[in-house]
Amino acid sequence: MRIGCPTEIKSHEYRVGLTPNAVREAVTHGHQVMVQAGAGLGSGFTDADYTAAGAEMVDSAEEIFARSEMVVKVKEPQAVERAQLRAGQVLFTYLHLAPDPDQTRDLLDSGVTAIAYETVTDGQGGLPLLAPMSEVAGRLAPQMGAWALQKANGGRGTLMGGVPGVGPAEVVVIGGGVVGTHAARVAAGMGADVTVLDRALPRLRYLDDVFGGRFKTRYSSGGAVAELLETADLVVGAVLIPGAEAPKLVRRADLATMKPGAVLVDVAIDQGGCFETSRPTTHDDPIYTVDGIVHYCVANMPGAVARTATIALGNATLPHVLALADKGWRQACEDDPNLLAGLNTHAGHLTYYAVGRAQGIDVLSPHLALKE
Ligand SMILES: NC(=O)C1=CN([C@@H]2O[C@H](COP(=O)(O)OP(=O)(O)OC[C@H]3O[C@@H](n4cnc5c(N)ncnc54)[C@H](O)[C@@H]3O)[C@@H](O)[C@H]2O)C=CC1
Ligand SMILES: CC(=O)C(=O)O
Ligand SMILES: [Mg+2]
Repeated sequence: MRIGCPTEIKSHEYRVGLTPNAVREAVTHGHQVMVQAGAGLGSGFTDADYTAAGAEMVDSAEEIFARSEMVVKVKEPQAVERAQLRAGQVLFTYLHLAPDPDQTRDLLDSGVTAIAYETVTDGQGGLPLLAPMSEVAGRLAPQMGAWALQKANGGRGTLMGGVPGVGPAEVVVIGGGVVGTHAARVAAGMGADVTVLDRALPRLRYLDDVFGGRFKTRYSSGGAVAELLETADLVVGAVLIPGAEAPKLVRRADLATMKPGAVLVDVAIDQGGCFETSRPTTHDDPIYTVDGIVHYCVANMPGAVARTATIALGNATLPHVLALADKGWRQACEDDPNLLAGLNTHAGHLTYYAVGRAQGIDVLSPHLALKE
């Protein structure tokens, strides 16, 4: 198969869809791999690294999109990229379609077969291609929150760990999945007083068993969120209903109950955000203030630590890239229901129910799409 990997063009996105090691494996499997010149530089991989791995370096993204049977990326395709996708081509990348009707329409119009990293499943109810980036974003969230808490950034001027004689920051993490667990671990490591909320009692039991003593757990009711907001210095939004738009757990009116200069870090922003006042921001201009509360809502947080993130993502995507290339998308998805769970669009059909519900679009069952 001809596999192509263009340079990411989202603002300050330094990750790349294929590492040189991934290229080497694909080439060993008999595939032809094209990489856009310079695509790996932001992650510390030179063109020479890719050439040594067997890639053909290609000057333009246009040529990659035109010649590839499968395009492997990191972020959702931007408008200029979407215009180059076509029926019969496979796109393997993050999509986050539920809150993004423009992208959904363009992918459907193009006819492309789009498989979303974030909805590929594993046998244990996990999201193995989202998890590595959730680990990264989760660990970054307290770091960014601590920065936003500084006075010069509009924050309250609270130090995460406090000092002897002055108490630590209160950190509330809503959602105790992968992002939430990693955020809580790092915030606790910085010395903050951390509470994690989740709606899944088994998850709270697990967190209590493993981390009891390092942070507290609470069942995520509206009342518990409201109570904790009043004293929070930093709130991390880390909820997910897979593939669906994030539920809004903090409303604008709630901001008035918070301490002026408190910070909201909405990691769930790529699924629309779990705070009503969240809107996507970029690494260029990451924060804004509403009613005295600082918001950090960068939708591609792992791009900030591209070297770590690219390698972590590549470790998770490689087996699927190889399966798609070796067998073709139909056979690969027929053989692996967890990969089929990643299918979001095919030949002009939407094939993911949570996106259909979010946008009021009819959905073709992914199993039927295999026959199209
Ligand atoms: N902004 C960024 O750069 C990045 C964003 N993300 C996003 O972070 C979000 C979280 O991802 P993961 O941690 O991997 O998901 P996950 O599935 O591991 O965890 C989500 C947790 O939210 C819980 N939850 C659902 N509804 C809730 C509610 N009402 N109250 C409290 N908890 C609730 C679930 O029970 C689950 O434990 C996703 O939207 C993901 O796309 C992930 C990586 C990077
Ligand atoms: C998960 C995601 O959207 C990211 O890593 O940017
Ligand atoms: Mg994102």
